[in-house]
Amino acid sequence: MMNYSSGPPKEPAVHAQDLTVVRGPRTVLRGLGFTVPRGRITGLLGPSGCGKSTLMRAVAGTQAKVTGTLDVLGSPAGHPALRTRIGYVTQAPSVYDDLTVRQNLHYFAAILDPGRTAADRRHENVTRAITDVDLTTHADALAGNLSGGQRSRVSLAVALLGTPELLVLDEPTVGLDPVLRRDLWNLFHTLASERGTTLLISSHVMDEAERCDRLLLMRAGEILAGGTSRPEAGGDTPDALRARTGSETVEEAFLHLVDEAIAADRTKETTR
Ligand SMILES: Nc1ncnc2c1ncn2[C@@H]1O[C@H](COP(=O)(O)OP(=O)(O)OP(=O)(O)O)[C@@H](O)[C@H]1O
Repeated sequence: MMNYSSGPPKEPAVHAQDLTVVRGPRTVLRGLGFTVPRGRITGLLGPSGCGKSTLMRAVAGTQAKVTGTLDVLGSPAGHPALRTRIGYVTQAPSVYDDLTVRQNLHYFAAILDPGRTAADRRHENVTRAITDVDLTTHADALAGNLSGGQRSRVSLAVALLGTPELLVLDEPTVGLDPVLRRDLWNLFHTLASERGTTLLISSHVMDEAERCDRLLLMRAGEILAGGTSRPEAGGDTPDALRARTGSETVEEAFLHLVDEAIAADRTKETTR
C-alpha cells in the first residue's frame, strides 16, 4: 500500500472557476471558484438547499447546464476518461433489493472489470470493499432486508470497488448512529492517508466539519469560505476558519460568516 505522508501532488484534484449551474428557472450555483486538494478530505458544508448536491453532481459529471471552468483530475468534468477514476455516492442508495450485498458488488464489479480472467481480482475487490464498509457479517443478506444506514454503506462499497482517485460522497453519514459515523470517518481518513484518495464530502452537520482537513462553506449558491477569491484557496482548515472568525467551533464560525454576508448584502442593496 502506498503511503502519501510525504505530501500529495500539488495540482488540485478539482479546480473550479466561475462555475455556474442553472436548474429549471433558477441559478443554483453562482460563479463559484474553489479547488479541492489531492489526498485530503474536503468537507462541503452549508444549509439544506444551498447547492451542495448540485456542486457534487457537477464534479461527478452528471449535472446539466454547467458553465465556467470545472476541471477534475486534469480533465473537464464529465469526460468519459473520468468514469472509472471517480466514485460518486448520491443521497439515494443505488442498490438492488433482490440481490445480496455480495451479489450487488459482484454485479457492479463485473461492469467495471469484465471478463473471466478478471474473476480473481473482482473477488478480491468485492471482499475488500465489503470489509472497508464493515458489512462482512451482512455480506449474504438481501439488500432489501438491510437498514437505511447499511444500504448506504453498500452504495459506498460499490463506489470503492474501482479504487477511485476521487470519492464524491453526498451526505454519507445521514441516519447513521454515532459509532458507525465515527467508523466511517476513520475509513475516510484511512483512504486519504494510505491510498492517497481525495474525498469531497458534503454534510449539513457542522460537527462533522471538525473531522475534515479542509472546508468549503456554502450559502445560497455561493462559497462563503475556502473559495479561490480568498487567500485560503483550496479550502480553509477548521483551525484557520475558527481563528479567522474568532470562533470556538466551526458552527459558530459559519454563523459569523453568514451574518457578515447578510450585512454585506444589505449594504449593497442600500447603496444601489
Ligand atoms: N431539478 C431541480 N429543478 C429546479 N431546482 C432544483 C432542482 N433540484 C434542486 N433544485 C434547487 O436547487 C437548489 C440547490 O439544491 P441542492 O440539492 O443542490 O441543495 P443541497 O445543499 O444539496 O440541499 P440538501 O442539503 O437539502 O440536500 C435548491 O434550492 C433546490 O430547490
